Amino acid sequence: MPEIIVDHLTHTFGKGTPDALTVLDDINLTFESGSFNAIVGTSGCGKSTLLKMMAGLFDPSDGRMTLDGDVIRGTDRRRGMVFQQDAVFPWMTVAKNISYGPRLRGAGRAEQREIEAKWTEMVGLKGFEDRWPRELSGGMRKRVDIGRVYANDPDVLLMDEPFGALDAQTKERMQSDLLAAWAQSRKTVVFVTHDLEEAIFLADRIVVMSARPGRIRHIEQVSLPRPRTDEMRLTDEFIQVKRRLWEMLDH
Ligand SMILES: Nc1ncnc2c1ncn2[C@@H]1O[C@H](COP(=O)(O)OP(=O)(O)OP(=O)(O)O)[C@@H](O)[C@H]1O
Repeated sequence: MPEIIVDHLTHTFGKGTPDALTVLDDINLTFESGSFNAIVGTSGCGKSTLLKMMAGLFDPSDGRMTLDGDVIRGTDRRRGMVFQQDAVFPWMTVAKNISYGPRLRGAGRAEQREIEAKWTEMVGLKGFEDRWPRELSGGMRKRVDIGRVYANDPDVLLMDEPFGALDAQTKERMQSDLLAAWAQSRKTVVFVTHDLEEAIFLADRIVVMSARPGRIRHIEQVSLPRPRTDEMRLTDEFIQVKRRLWEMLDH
């Protein structure tokens, strides 16, 4: 099963140079298969760096990460990443954006159609299959991004503040829709955000990082039942968790 283990990971940008900057220091974590994990921490504590290394965009200077026991090295379709900025191709329709990965892998037309139909529906874009990205709102483009990553059927979904640029209402809707899609697929998710409410609403487990160099300060188990509903955001339990986490962050 797709379990990620981060084992004594330390990362120094420019290691061995006068400008060396250690951003992550001895990180040890296990992300269990099928779990929804969030990473929070103040700006610059190394959240994105950790996630990018999980994606295989670059290697840690010390320590290692494994997915099901295999050392993570380089990008791989088992690990899909969604960034804050849109990564949609403006010259492809919604459907073609979504089936881009399978098409690259040589999927036949029938399989592409099936994947397009499934994922446009799952991400709430049914009826928009033939639209161009320029005709979509920011939230809809984000849905295309997520659909495209899901269409590759990764084991692990790595999300770096994917909803950071959206307005509050759209963000809440996107969070609920993401949970609905996740409930069906149960992929292992690692979701980076600086928004505590977002982390609590989405995750089973929240990793709180301290800054400079980034270390694990605390791991919070979120016991809110699933499916999560918007009303839960107003419960005492939710607010207590938010206060506890807020007090832990470096302000
Ligand atoms: N390629 C790089 N070369 C040198 N330093 C880098 C590089 N990428 C990031 N850094 C530095 O590493 C530190 C951590 O950056 P990172 O983007 O991982 O933080 P973050 O916690 O995701 O922050 P934010 O919430 O603001 O996105 C910062 O001080 C940043 O300037």
